[in-house]
Amino acid sequence: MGSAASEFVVVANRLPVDLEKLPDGNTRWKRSPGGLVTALEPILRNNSGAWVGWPGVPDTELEPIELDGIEMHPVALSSKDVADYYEGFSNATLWPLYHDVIVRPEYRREWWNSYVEVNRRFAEATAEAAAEGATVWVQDYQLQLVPKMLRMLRPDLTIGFFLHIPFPPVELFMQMPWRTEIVEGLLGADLIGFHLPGGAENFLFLARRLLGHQTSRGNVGVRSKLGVVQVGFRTVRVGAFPISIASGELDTAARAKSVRDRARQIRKELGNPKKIMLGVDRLDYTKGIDVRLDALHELIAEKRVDPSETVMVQLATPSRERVESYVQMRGEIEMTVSRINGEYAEVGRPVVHYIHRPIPRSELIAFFVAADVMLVTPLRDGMNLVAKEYVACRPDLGGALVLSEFTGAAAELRQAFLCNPHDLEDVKDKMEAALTQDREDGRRHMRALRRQVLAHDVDRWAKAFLTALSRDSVAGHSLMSTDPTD
Ligand SMILES: O=P(O)(O)OC[C@H]1O[C@H](O[C@H]2O[C@H](CO)[C@@H](O)[C@H](O)[C@H]2O)[C@H](O)[C@@H](O)[C@@H]1O
Ligand SMILES: Cc1cn([C@@H]2O[C@H](COP(=O)(O)OP(=O)(O)O)[C@@H](O)[C@H]2O)c(=O)[nH]c1=O
Repeated sequence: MGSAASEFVVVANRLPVDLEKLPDGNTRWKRSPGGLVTALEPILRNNSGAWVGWPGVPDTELEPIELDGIEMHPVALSSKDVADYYEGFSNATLWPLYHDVIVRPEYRREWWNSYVEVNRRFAEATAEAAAEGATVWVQDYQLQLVPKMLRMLRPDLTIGFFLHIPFPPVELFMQMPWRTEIVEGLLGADLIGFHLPGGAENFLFLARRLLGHQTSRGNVGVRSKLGVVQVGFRTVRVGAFPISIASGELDTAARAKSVRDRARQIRKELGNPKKIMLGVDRLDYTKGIDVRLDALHELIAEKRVDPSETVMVQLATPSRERVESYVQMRGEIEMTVSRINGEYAEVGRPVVHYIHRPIPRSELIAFFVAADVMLVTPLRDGMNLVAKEYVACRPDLGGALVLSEFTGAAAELRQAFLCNPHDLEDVKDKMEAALTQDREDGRRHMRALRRQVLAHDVDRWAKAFLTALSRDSVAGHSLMSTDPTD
């Protein structure tokens, strides 16, 4: 064991901050992209602990450093690791496989070898950072082998794992050439968490069918009724813990005068349209940005939306820019934006305002406050925190949420305009309904959505998972015991 001694360690592919190398040779830290960081950063900031992760730039060795009360343990990745482990196996194999093969996953042995190698490096760095008997919480699909590797290095640790993306049905997962290794890797944890019961049930089925383990049968509950896998003498538990946001903080932020003023200014800058529609996403093919653009295009062509009264703003953070499927999708989206503007914009009045760079959170909140209709149309998404953030930012009970049924968030946000992103007519109908909703109906729906989001915040998510994990370590549960979180 190393000299460092943290009682609680989060392990994720990325640190919550990326190191940025400036042109003058200096460096600075900036917030990393994505919902995993949005969710976990406040938890670790409010409870002392360590975070093991990659600092976001290749070929950079850094010493542990404390930032904002979090002890950061950087794991170095070479340019080749980034190409093979991160862009390759994580984002061109696992990401599309776990998101319903929207694009075809590529199975390459050299990428797999790099995935194994880098997972080992993360396990070793974590073994160094964790105190005797510490709790370690491993995050997401990039690190599925870490639980088993870490258990072999440090059997004294309590190990939890949480998957932030969907866990696919067995028919898809069985494509994976290294399927046994991945399931065995995950089973190194004491508790494996998914957003939804469906993911947990898919995993239990695989553990039984693929590895022949004894498992519990029957449904898994939400934050209750965990499933169980018997791995030799060890009992691994499996549950559904839908992630959320710091909803109280966002609610307060959205009420601030400065934010409301900025929201009014945004509307003015957009030419004071009657309706503002908003999309906020990493530029990812899973997010269905093309779907909402196509729907808008057809609604205008069919004269169901008047482009002189309605604008759409699409904020798109750059993501995984060297992965071929992302390069291709970016080209297609930018072409569609140009086509819509080419056909329907007036000079100085685009119909679609498209921004391809990260937007700071304070500005994002003002956009949420300004938007009459929020468009969240992924073809598949583990959760989608943006949908919850929009709701939290509407204490005025204004606005409407169009939400894909294929997001984890749809399981909780039932009062949204739910749509099937594979059915363009349905998306168009729901967009039109959201644009023309009756004010009182809208307020009623938003009140119900807010009740859900404010009651189930990210602290509750972390507490539910970590409570189940700690009971796990002391109670020695078996196949007979399935309900620890009541
Ligand atoms: O690190 P990147 O490759 O730049 O990607 C950013 C993150 O994207 C994914 O986020 C997921 O987690 C969210 C929170 O649970 C969830 O709401 C969303 O549906 C997921 O897509 C990815 O899972 C993270 O590991 C990445 O850091
Ligand atoms: C575009 C944009 C987004 N954010 C923040 O990023 C996360 C996104 O989380 P979500 O679960 O919706 O999806 P992924 O994890 O990316 O798959 C959310 O907290 C956004 O507010 C941001 O800060 N800046 C941006 O420009």
